[in-house]
Amino acid sequence: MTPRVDSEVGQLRSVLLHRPGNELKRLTPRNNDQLLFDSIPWVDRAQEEHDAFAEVLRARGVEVLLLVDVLRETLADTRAHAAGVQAALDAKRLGEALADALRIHLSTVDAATLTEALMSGVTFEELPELNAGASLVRRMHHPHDFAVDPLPNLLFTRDSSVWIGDRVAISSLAMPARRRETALLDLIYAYHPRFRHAARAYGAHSAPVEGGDVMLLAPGVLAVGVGERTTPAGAESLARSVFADGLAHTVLAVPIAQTRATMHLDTVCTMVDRDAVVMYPLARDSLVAYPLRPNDDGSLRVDGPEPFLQAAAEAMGIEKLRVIDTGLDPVTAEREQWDDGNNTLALAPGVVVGYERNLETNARLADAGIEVLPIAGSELGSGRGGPRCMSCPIVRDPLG
Ligand SMILES: NC(=[NH2+])NCCC[C@H](N)C(=O)O
Repeated sequence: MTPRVDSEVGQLRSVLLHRPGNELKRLTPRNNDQLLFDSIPWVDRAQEEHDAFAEVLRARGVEVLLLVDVLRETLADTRAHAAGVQAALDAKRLGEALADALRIHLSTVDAATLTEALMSGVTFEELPELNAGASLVRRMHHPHDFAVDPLPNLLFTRDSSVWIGDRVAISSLAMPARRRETALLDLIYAYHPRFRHAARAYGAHSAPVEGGDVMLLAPGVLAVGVGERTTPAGAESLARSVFADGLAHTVLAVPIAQTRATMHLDTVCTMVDRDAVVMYPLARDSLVAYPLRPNDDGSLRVDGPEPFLQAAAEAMGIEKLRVIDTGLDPVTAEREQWDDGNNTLALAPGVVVGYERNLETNARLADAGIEVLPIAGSELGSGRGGPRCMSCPIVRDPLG
């Protein structure tokens, strides 16, 4: 199956997920805010919930790739292994001597051990006896401080890379807690046998764009949320890149409130059918879009702002984008938005996975003829992400 995704809702064939692992065990009440979790997840239960999520996808014929396997297979390549070691080291934190010693040590470990170190991090206490001589850094750090940071947000594979047509864009993630994810995805797409021939769109070293903000409304039409994570410069360079590669004719830049509850566009709106979105009611009338299109001479044309729904329908060439809003009562709507009610993953047109707890949202989707496959997410959701955030589609059938 050659990677290719040109819509949000075409039959899903292959997807990259991350089964949460020991990196979640690093979360404490002292570091959870900085690591972008709202509480301390019960890890075993989160894994059970995630296994059930993966099973729902497999039962619908979707191939599920797990990040831990893909990364381990990647690191079996010696060049990838060396680059992986490099990606673990922060010489500014460790000092040259300790960084060098850790480099020498990690160079000798096998791919599975390096995978674990890269995902779960390493505390000073866990550092093996390294031949670094006397280390002030080691003496002065608390044993529980991280020598290599853990990456609990790997769970949200949506954000770190995104397929647009037959190209992959590796995100440049905005928050310090997630920056190192970029390096891991970069390695996977450079060295994994399945992906190393994939063409790239946009660059990991450009201005921030996160996958949760990127929505393939229809072939050739992208919406890009601009807010807490994706910057105006990020949206602009993504647009230039997809125009240059002929992957899109219109990019809608959509400002979203810069708050925790709406960190990505997909927290307020996801597609559930080829012409329908589920949307937070407050966003329905307030979202606007700046349509970007290429001029004949290759320069960028910026229009708007216009109401989002109108701009989207026009770019998609349909009369109207149907909106299923998540409940009329503002308190319920706000609660279910927070619990990722708007963050559904489409497996096919009109078939979506959603968190079971969002009863009203799911009932409204069902009323509108959408099949909702409910999953438990009490623990998974503690990082503020739903089924769309937790999945990076790699192959979808074209919309016939
Ligand atoms: N596509 C999404 N909405 N992703 C949610 C990411 C949540 C994650 N804790 C973060 O703050 O980065």
